Amino acid sequence: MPINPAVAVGAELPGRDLSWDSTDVLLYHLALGAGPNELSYVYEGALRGVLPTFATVATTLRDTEPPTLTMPGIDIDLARVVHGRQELELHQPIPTKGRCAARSRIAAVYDKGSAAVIVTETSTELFTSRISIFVKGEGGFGGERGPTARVPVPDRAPDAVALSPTDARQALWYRLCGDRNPLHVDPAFAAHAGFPRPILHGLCTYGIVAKAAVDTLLDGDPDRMAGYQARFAGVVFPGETLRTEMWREDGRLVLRASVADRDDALALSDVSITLR
Ligand SMILES: CCCCCCC[C@@H](O)CC(=O)SCCNC(=O)CCNC(=O)[C@H](O)C(C)(C)COP(=O)(O)OP(=O)(O)OC[C@H]1O[C@@H](n2cnc3c(N)ncnc32)[C@H](O)[C@@H]1OP(=O)(O)O
Repeated sequence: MPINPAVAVGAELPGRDLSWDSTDVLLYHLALGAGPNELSYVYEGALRGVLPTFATVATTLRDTEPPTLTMPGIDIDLARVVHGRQELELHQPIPTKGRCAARSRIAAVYDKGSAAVIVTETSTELFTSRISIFVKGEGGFGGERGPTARVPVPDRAPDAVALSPTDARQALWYRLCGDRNPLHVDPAFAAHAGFPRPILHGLCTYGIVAKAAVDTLLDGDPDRMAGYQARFAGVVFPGETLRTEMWREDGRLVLRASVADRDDALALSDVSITLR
């Protein structure tokens, strides 16, 4: 069986020693589409901080091989998975240059009927990251269905809306931050996985939406983010424009992101950013 929850759940994954410097941070900001008029993202002399979603690439920065889903109790073809949800808890602002140790484990395996969801958790002194991988066709093993983390948007017009155009080359840049999944570059692999063409990394969309919130409602100060969760509700193709709607609530922002040039097809749902 490709997933054996009895072996998988709780299993420790190899630890990693992470290190990064301003080159990695600037490359990450560029990979989210930061441009020449945004010196606080692209110039070390003007940086106001590191977008905390950098945590999602800090663990894989130097990877040059595609990610694998071969872990204790799990052996799955990469073509069958998409990133389903992402959660970050930010214990401290991320420094421009840093070093820390990361420990990872398989936190849960859920049975969604037609699909399985595998949750891995990575902890460091700076952040905790939870990745949910959605595995098509691997449900039905009699496991727990797991929680449904819903974040409803308020029943009123958004307090702010931002448009973020992506570039046709966005995924080609983003993959250099350590996710070399061919799904994002190779048309043949994308077709094999059931997509008409390569799709954008979910974590690229996740970072773009965080940047939109920081720029629009947080005065450009990335260190105000204390936590961030989102569900990847639909695919984004490189070159499309994201529309991020934002609502202020007590101690947090609630967001929703859609593809403006594809009838506002939902891209990120159940999104919240908790604030310091
Ligand atoms: C370890 C390292 C590994 C690295 C892996 C590789 C990482 C990257 O390279 C890969 C990527 O970046 S992929 C790009 C980003 N992701 C996407 O584009 C996915 C977009 N979403 C979809 O296609 C569908 O929503 C889809 C397909 C996700 C779900 O749609 P449906 O099948 O229609 O599901 P639905 O009927 O709505 O729901 C069934 C049950 O599943 C739960 N669920 C739905 N979407 C979920 C999601 N995104 N994440 C987690 N759970 C999800 C539903 O809640 C439901 O369960 P329940 O009834 O218990 O609530």
